[in-house]
Amino acid sequence: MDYAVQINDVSVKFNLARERVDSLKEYFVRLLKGSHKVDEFFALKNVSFNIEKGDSFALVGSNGSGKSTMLKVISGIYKPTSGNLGVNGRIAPMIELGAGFDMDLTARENVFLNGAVLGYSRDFMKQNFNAIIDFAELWDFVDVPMKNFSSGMQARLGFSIATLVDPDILIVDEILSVGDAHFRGKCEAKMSEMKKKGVTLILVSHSINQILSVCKNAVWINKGNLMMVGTAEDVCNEYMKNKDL
Ligand SMILES: Nc1ncnc2c1ncn2[C@@H]1O[C@H](COP(=O)(O)OP(=O)(O)OP(=O)(O)O)[C@@H](O)[C@H]1O
Repeated sequence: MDYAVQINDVSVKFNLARERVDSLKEYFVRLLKGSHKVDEFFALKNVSFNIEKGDSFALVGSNGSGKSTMLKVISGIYKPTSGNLGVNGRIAPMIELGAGFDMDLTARENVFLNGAVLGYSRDFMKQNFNAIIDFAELWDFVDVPMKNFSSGMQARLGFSIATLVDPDILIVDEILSVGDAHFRGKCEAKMSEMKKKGVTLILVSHSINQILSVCKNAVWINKGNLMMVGTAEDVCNEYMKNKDL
């Protein structure tokens, strides 16, 4: 089997401060005295699954179940606390609104910044610039600082950049929920065009309808635990039956 992503026994632990520390000085004093208490929290616990090349794969689960954390592990933003993963191909992550943008910079500047972060040359981004702004329909705002953009406008730019740089693996996290109906339609058309070209698609969405129309397979994660892997239909059915877990 040819895999795009292999997740082997991955856990991610966060340390959560147990009490509020109001200043940096107090934080260091407590740290030196060893009195700064933290709770360990596992956002993912021993999760394993594979995503085949060319698959369209969804992550489902309720709020806080660990879906975005898993996308960040796959994109290399977080390192697993234990376990390991294999990623086969060039990834374009489209994660969390604005995560990759500098809000003080304009849309134009952010296209080049994002391109550089994704490892593309300035020339390559120049060649693709018009197509990116065309797809996002943002010509009227191209020289406006992104802090003045709505979440839908940010999502449009993020999606355009991630899809136009021609990735092998496209990661889409919830952006479709903030786009309007017109843009959502465009995104879904773009994703099916990319699927036809053999791009592996990994999607997080709270819309079961959208998952069923876009994805073949899925994984259900609940409170950091893997509950089920299978066809999108089977996994969504099981998730909907047990979503109050
Ligand atoms: N950097 C962090 N530090 C501490 N805890 C974190 C961090 N990132 C995520 N968490 C916690 O890990 C858990 C999983 O979060 P995650 O964002 O992966 O959930 P999610 O399934 O994507 O949720 P949603 O559907 O609400 O987007 C949550 O309880 C969250 O509070």
